[in-house]
Amino acid sequence: MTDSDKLPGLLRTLAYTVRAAMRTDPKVAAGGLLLIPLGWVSGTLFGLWLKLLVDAVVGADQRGVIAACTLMVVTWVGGFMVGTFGRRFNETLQDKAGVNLEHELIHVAAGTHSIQYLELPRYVDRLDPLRKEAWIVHWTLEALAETLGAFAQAAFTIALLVSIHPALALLPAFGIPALLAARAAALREKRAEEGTAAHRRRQRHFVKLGTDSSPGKEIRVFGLERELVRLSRVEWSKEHAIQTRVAWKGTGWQVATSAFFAVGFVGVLVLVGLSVARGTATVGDLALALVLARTMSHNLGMVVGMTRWLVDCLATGQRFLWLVERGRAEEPAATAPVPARLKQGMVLKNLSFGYPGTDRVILDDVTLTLAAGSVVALVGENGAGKSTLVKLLCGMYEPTGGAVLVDGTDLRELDPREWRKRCTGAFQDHARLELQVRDAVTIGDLDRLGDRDAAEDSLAAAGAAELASTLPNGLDTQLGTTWPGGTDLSGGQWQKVALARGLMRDDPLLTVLDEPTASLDAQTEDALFARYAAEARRSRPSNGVTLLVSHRFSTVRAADHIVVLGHTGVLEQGSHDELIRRDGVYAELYHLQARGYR
Ligand SMILES: Nc1ncnc2c1ncn2[C@@H]1O[C@H](COP(=O)(O)OP(=O)(O)OP(=O)(O)O)[C@@H](O)[C@H]1O
Repeated sequence: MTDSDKLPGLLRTLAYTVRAAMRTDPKVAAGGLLLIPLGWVSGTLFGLWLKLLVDAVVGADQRGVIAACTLMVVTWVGGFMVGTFGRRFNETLQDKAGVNLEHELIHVAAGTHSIQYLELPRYVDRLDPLRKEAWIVHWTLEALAETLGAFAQAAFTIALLVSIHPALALLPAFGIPALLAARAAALREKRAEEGTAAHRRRQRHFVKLGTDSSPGKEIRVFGLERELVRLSRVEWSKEHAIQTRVAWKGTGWQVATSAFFAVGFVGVLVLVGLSVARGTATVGDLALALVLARTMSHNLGMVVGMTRWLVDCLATGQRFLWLVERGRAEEPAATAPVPARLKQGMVLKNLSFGYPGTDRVILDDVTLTLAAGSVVALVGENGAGKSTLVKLLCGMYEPTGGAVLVDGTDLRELDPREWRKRCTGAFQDHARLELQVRDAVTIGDLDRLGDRDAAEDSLAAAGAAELASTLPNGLDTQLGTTWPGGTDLSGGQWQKVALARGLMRDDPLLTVLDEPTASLDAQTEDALFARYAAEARRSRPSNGVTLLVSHRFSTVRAADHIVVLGHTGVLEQGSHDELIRRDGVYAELYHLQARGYR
């Protein structure tokens, strides 16, 4: 585990969460923190009023009886009111803080410059539970208020016990093992949850495969429903075995520590009983000691329960804060300005790369020039590293060796946000944004979000000029069948929407088209790419680079420069004619595909 993988401490997480709640609504947060503990303490006052009542009854003091009863009613109503108002405050706070935290989660998960938090298993396992449990974090303040209340009640109870007999101060010591056991159990459970996250994700993946429409055809053709159930059960069993073991261990400790407390409880009764018999304590004291010792067991149970709840909330908060801090650590220190226009282009200089946490070298000492204003095609067998190269060019990962230079400046020195603003593209695993068609397209250039003309132009440029007219509400059609009036698109149509989105930015320095046309037929892809190439060569002010990744050689031949990537490095590069003349790998694959089309 590296330093950056370490979770922040519990206290730091608590401070962060309290600050976040205070920022959300300081009055409501402070109200909850104050009133809930008051509600708790009022419960213990009952024991005191009971002692007064018993002593007044034994001493035949009528005014004392009425006073004690009045105090009981006032404490009861008052305690109920402050507790209820405090909880109401907390519920209001949870609503507001919950949505804020979820927004912060989107902000940090989608805003970190590196994409590793969404791709690398050890980070995905940490992020995955957070996606479903971000709301637990906003319970922290309520858990803190309840924990403070439980502690305040326990402290008040101890003070009253000491007032009867100083030795009774020892009673809580019998409860300390239970507290420690609860804390350890909560941490063990969280660790187990993190340790089993991969099994849980896989189990849910199999359920999703069995219930989603897109894999539905293959599942039926291959008759996979029993196999999916089996695979899901295997993963569930692994997760369940670990979690059950941890839960039973916690239960064992809980029983043992409760028995230890029972010994202390009996000791209180013996001590105060003997004092009453000797005449050094009153019957009221015995009644009070009985009530307090009983509430003490309940109090400590509550202190244990509430502490556990708080630690539980904080354990989720730790992951949340870890992600926030990772996001902050990635805040760009780089400030070199992004050029308005490329003069030389982009150069990969002795670039090497392996994914963090893995030993495999994906790119090894690659040197390559993507000239300004040129259209470069990248071809190579599956897994050669084409998409990896695209991610490096977009600054989503940093090279492990060498550099990506933009007009001679290391990409790491450029502000990544400014660099991304000048990149655009479409990807093989494009997002199916379930918005209205025009928004799904124009979101590619936020300054023109919703602009109908821009949406029409981009769709036309992506070869989908007719798409809107085939949809029930034209450009206003809601995409996605799970929404009211929503429509689904074919795979090729979704791809064209993604392409149109990628064509929204007017003057990018880098356009990456990473197999965005895999669902389209060869002629459509050829026509589209010819259009991009013409567009890119049209003397754009930015003089940007266009990089096309494709497996179709008929398409890539239109590029100015073709790079054939093999495992870890460049095998060949040059124009189509040069590579054909060389009669190497490219020529062989090109002729092979050309024969296939004949
Ligand atoms: N996030 C990741 N973590 C670890 N390894 C990865 C990750 N993404 C890709 N790889 C590995 O890097 C290698 C190159 O993958 P990449 O997606 O760049 O290949 P590609 O040339 O684009 O392949 P294809 O033509 O099939 O799309 C593959 O072996 C893949 O397993």
